[in-house]
Amino acid sequence: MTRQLPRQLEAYRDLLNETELNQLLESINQPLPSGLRTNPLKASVNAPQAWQQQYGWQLEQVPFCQTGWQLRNEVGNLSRTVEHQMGHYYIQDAASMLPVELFELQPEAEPSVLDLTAAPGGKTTHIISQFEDRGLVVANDSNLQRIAGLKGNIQRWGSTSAVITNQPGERMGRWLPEQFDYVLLDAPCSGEALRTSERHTSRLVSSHERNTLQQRQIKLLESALQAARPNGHVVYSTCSLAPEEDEAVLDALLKRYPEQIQIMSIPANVPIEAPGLLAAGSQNYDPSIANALRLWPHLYNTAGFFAALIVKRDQIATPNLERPQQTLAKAGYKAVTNEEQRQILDTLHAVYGFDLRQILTTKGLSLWRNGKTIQAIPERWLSNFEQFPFVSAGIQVGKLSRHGFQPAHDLASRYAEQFSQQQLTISDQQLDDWLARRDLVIKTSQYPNGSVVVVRDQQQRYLGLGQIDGNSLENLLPHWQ
Ligand SMILES: C[S@@+](CC[C@H](N)C(=O)[O-])C[C@H]1O[C@@H](n2cnc3c(N)ncnc32)[C@H](O)[C@@H]1O
Repeated sequence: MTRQLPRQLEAYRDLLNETELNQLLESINQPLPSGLRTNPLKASVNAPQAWQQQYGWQLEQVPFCQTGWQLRNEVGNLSRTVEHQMGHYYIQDAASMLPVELFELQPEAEPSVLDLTAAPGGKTTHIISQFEDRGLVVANDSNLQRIAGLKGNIQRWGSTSAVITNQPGERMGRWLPEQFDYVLLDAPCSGEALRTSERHTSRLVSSHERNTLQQRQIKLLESALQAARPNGHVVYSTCSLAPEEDEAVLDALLKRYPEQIQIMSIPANVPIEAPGLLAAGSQNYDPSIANALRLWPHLYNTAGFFAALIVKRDQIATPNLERPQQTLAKAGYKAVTNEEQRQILDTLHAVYGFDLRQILTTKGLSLWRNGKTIQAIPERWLSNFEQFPFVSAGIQVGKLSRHGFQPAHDLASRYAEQFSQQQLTISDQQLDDWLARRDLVIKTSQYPNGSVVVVRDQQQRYLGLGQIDGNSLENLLPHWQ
């Protein structure tokens, strides 16, 4: 007699043997362990050990992600720590750490990377780590409401190499053909991850919705392939295990471009066994799809996930589509003058002990002014993607007004160790108020009124910038904190 399965699992009955089906059933009722991924731009390799001691976390490394950790104990809200607010880690389910691990950085490379559907930026922050914040990362999303979250997460991560665009992903490949060494398509999907969590609730997906999603996924993947350079790598991923959104999408593109694309076997740094399906229902798929990763929830104690690494062997004929254009001047930017640049570099050096000049040179950034805001923008973006509209680019450096130059939290947070002067230490009792963005009462005669200081706690952790105003320390933490 056929046994009764939860309705959302019915479609999976024939894809697994009896033992696997039992394991799956058992796993989906287990609570999903919390996960976090550390930020190598800010956190040292020993940071997870220190957090274990400080916060009582029991951390276990994710087998396919060196910077990824799962919690073995229940510890409540992971976002309430200093380190989270300062961008030392990103809270992420372990399964979502899989796709970016499929990209391998060549030594000395300065890659150009496109994250086609990026918001809220979980995978973009991972890309930035994986590529050591080198080269250029274009993070795109068509949904303007979700762009604010993406921007906040990239700022918190401290990246200098990221540019955010707000465009329909389907067109990016025709607007920017063969421009990128790596392209991630973490596609919009039904979210049928089988194991429910706060973010993924279980629901039934109609065949009409599934079909609409599949058509969009195919169009987006075609665009991702167009945007990749010959020999470029494209990762396709979803947080759904429905074969229609996974293997079937790859199969459609393999049929369209049999000579130009190939599904690659998984790199050695991802030591997991989770092959893609060769058939589902009446559909047979291309045999190379076995190289994809179908992460069933019971395999590694994660939510369900799917990812495949595709190499673009050869050019794809791409119809020309005229790009949207916006000059920097129209977007409100003008290059800083030599005098302004000197003032910014000198203040950072003399007051904070920080050498911005060297960072501009090594990272290929130039300074631009938008009103009072000074932004360091990747020159590579300006030269290769001239006049392509963007939401934000590079890193905020500070504000310049007739009162002088004031550094930005984004810069000070990213390079906190190098901001070696103009420090103020607050007490442990003041910490919660400060992190809640409240001003503090302080007694110090160390700095003149109006000074902007680097605030640290008793453990010397960077906590943001503050401005001295009599007996008050004005809290300059940005509102996205
Ligand atoms: C699965 S989510 C991406 C999650 C993200 N990669 C992360 O790790 O944080 C899919 C995203 O695709 C975006 N999206 C949906 N349709 C799109 C389209 N046609 N072009 C670009 N982005 C699209 C959605 O707004 C959503 O943010």
